[in-house]
Amino acid sequence: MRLGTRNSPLAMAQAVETKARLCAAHGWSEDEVELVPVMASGDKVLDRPLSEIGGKALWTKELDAWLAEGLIDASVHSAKDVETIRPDVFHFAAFLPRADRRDALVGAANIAAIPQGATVGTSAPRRAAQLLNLRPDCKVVTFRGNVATRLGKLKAGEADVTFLAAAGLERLGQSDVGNPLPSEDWLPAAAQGVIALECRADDAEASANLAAIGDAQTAAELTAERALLAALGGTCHSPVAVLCQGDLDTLTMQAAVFSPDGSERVAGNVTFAANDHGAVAELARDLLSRASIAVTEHFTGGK
Ligand SMILES: NCc1[nH]cc(CCC(=O)O)c1CC(=O)O
Repeated sequence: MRLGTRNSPLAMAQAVETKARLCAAHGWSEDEVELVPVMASGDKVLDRPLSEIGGKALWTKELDAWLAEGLIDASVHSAKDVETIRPDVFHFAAFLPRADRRDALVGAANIAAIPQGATVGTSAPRRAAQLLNLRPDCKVVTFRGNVATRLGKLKAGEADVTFLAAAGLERLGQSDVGNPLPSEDWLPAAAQGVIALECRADDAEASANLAAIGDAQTAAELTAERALLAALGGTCHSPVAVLCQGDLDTLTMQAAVFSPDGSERVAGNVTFAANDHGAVAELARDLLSRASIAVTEHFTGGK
């Protein structure tokens, strides 16, 4: 089986984990799974925020082309980076068991401990808005690049603190870096900590092989979180934070939308039957109905 992956160290770690799970589940030898690194357009331009580069599908475009053409049998994605609406020709065959979904704060013990007026490096609208909502005294500077690049910028003094996904640090063997933020104070991104495996919708063999390593609880949470993004009409550039947890029958979702400058935060939560996303769509409508134009202009679901 040929697994396509981005070539960043984090993406490669995710692909190696996927390969190990496939080999264990099917009794395959190492050489029965080939990792195929593919350079993504999002990895080429590093000096501007993604929202400015503007193009959609920055992380998936090249992998999608390789998958559609049959050069690979499956794509390994950080689920967080996959657009809400996917081409019909692809199929999410599995989501691996979710890793730590929290953001880790690097450079301070917690949000309250960030020094007054500190500079915060991030290019994620959700992280910037959520931080400014709690700490309007802070200043946000654009921070892009892979995990090592961002930690290097922090060390070089380009910012006082930054955020990184705990899952990413864990997968790179760097869980000693940073302090995970508790969900009472800070909500993560939709799909954070989840590895998504996609194949061609008409490839029954790849689909079955991948499904064997999928996790049902992760799939339930992830599809609900993506349903919220779809109902809001948000993208990965929209300031939205969401946390969904529970069991296979009942899930609880906490969600918040922000104005980019953090001055406005609209939050809500809902408990619902895991297979019924009607309540999620209702939560999305409720959040947008309570938000001002400064928030709703970043979502199409309100219109
Ligand atoms: N936007 C980049 C990205 N996409 C997924 C992860 C982390 C791994 C994950 O969420 O599974 C990261 C790095 C980060 O946010 O620090």
